[in-house]
Amino acid sequence: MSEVAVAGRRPESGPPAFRVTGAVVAYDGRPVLDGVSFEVPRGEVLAILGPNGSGKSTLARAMLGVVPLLRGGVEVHGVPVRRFRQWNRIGYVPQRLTVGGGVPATVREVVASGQVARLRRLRLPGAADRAAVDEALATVGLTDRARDSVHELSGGQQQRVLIARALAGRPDTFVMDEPMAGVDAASQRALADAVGELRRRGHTVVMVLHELGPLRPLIGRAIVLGHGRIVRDGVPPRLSGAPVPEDGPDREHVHPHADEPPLAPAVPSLEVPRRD
Ligand SMILES: Nc1ncnc2c1ncn2[C@@H]1O[C@H](COP(=O)(O)OP(=O)(O)OP(=O)(O)O)[C@@H](O)[C@H]1O
Repeated sequence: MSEVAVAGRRPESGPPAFRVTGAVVAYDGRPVLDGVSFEVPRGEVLAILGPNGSGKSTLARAMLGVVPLLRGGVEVHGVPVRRFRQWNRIGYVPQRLTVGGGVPATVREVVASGQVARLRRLRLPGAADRAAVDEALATVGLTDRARDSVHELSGGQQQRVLIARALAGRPDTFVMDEPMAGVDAASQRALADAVGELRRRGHTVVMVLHELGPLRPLIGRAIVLGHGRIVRDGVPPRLSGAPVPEDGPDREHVHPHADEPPLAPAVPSLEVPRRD
């Protein structure tokens, strides 16, 4: 049976999940994205690659409307991002967990916080919501850590918590900002399994990556950024046999993030439910 039949829908139907047109973003007058245009059809698993500082994270955030465009536009599922309201369809996985040091949140609580967009109508979580949290925990292999504090987990496990949090809202479109950065081998496998499951379900997944690594077989298309522009767009280079561009990323290395700038204030922050 084909994946499409399993998923019960046609990934290519309807407007693209994202349409980015001539996007220009500048920080302090310095262009970081310099006229970027592309579409992400529904059901595509897309990697955004490029060297440090090439604008990958900025592009991911611009696609969610949390970084303002100087010029150009972004549409999400056919709607200009400023007018887009179906945020429960979008699962955003930031670069790292930003729970304050003193907040004693359990893994389960953080994962359940991913349902905030769904539960806005002042109703308490029901059995289906709890089941979605269970399923999300199982998908990333953290069922047995559900009651632990997130602060006890390794960086890789915390990354899995972030993915589970995005899954818990049952979105159909994911934007993940370097989900593999600094992640141990076991967590990398768990994350790759989770992305494989999203792909089987026909979901759209956009991932900022430094290297394809274990995700390589799942990536249908890779966009390579260089100096704020798209320098390559196609199937991942080593699968197609195409030459790697000179100014493309160094795929064998995961670069450190020590000098990373602070997140823009508009980036959605993690809401952690209080523990009684
Ligand atoms: N909020 C900000 N304010 C000012 N400059 C920023 C901001 N965010 C990013 N930059 C700068 O914009 C450029 C692109 O950053 P961005 O994080 O988008 O690149 P990246 O390709 O994701 O890099 P990395 O691989 O290091 O994460 C960098 O020079 C960065 O220092």
